[in-house]
Amino acid sequence: MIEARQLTKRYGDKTAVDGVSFTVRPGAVTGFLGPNGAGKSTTMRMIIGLDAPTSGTVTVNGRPYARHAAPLHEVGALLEARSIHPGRSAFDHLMAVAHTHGIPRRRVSDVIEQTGLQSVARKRAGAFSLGMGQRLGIAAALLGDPQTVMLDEPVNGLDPEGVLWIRTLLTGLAAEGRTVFISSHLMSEMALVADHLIVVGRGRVLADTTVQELVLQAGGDTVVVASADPAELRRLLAGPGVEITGRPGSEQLSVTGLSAREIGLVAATHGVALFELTAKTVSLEEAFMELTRESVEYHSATVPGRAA
Ligand SMILES: Nc1ncnc2c1ncn2[C@@H]1O[C@H](COP(=O)(O)OP(=O)(O)OP(=O)(O)O)[C@@H](O)[C@H]1O
Repeated sequence: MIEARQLTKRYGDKTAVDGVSFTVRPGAVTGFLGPNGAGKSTTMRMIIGLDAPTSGTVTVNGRPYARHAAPLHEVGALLEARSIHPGRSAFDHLMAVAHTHGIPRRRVSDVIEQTGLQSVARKRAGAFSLGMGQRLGIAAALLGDPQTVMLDEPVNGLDPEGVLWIRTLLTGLAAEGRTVFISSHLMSEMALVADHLIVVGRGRVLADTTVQELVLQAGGDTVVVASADPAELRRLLAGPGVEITGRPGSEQLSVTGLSAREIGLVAATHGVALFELTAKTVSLEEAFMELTRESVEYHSATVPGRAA
């Protein structure tokens, strides 16, 4: 369990993390999303004590990271800046980490197997591909058999087989009851793997919700329906939990709270002809863009010929 309370980090007059509060619970994969510069890495660094908060607190399993007697058993983390001696083999790197943290030698073989590094374990880490380096970072994070696993952009550099592997790994760790906290810019991947999402923008929490809720809030359950008699259809569809909007004089209505199937059946039962019946699907990517539009720090230049 990770608990942040009013967590704030300032660098000079730049507020990287601005009064953030959230709880990352065990037994689930929680995705940490936000545009570039939103404060994700800074938050993750504070979680494992690599940066000190300007104010506020963050605890792991009830205590600040540094106050744990064996922190690698509490949190296994992969952050962007890795410090692996390029001349050392993966095996030697993991042995060195295990040795300095009192972790038994057999864990090294366990994590090498778990991360699929067997065939390259004796090779120099400096010669590793991005994907292999990523696997080695994850192996080091898992070495202490931690209750909480925190990975910054774990999918970076992985090929499709690697992406599938990490998906299975993360959901497996959560199923074992561990706390899994991962940041990523790959929305399609997050939609597949995350049970819960924390979205930040300009150092603040914008959403703390499930993938489904976020998509729903972005209009993911809207059905567009056009008919010859929109006023009559509006009357027929009205009910608890149903919201209907439409421009005066337009044949088209936007309906939330009913499925396309339900609307089609009501219209057919009452002999109202429909010209259009479209369930509007919103991807997590679209929901994310909508939510963070105001918070994007680094906008791309407008593509010529396209509206901004
Ligand atoms: N050591 C530092 N000194 C000054 N400013 C910093 C420092 N570290 C981060 N920042 C600033 O704090 C803000 C948050 O940065 P952070 O790296 O946490 O964002 P992020 O969400 O991880 O971004 P990305 O998705 O690009 O990795 C940015 O504006 C960044 O420039």
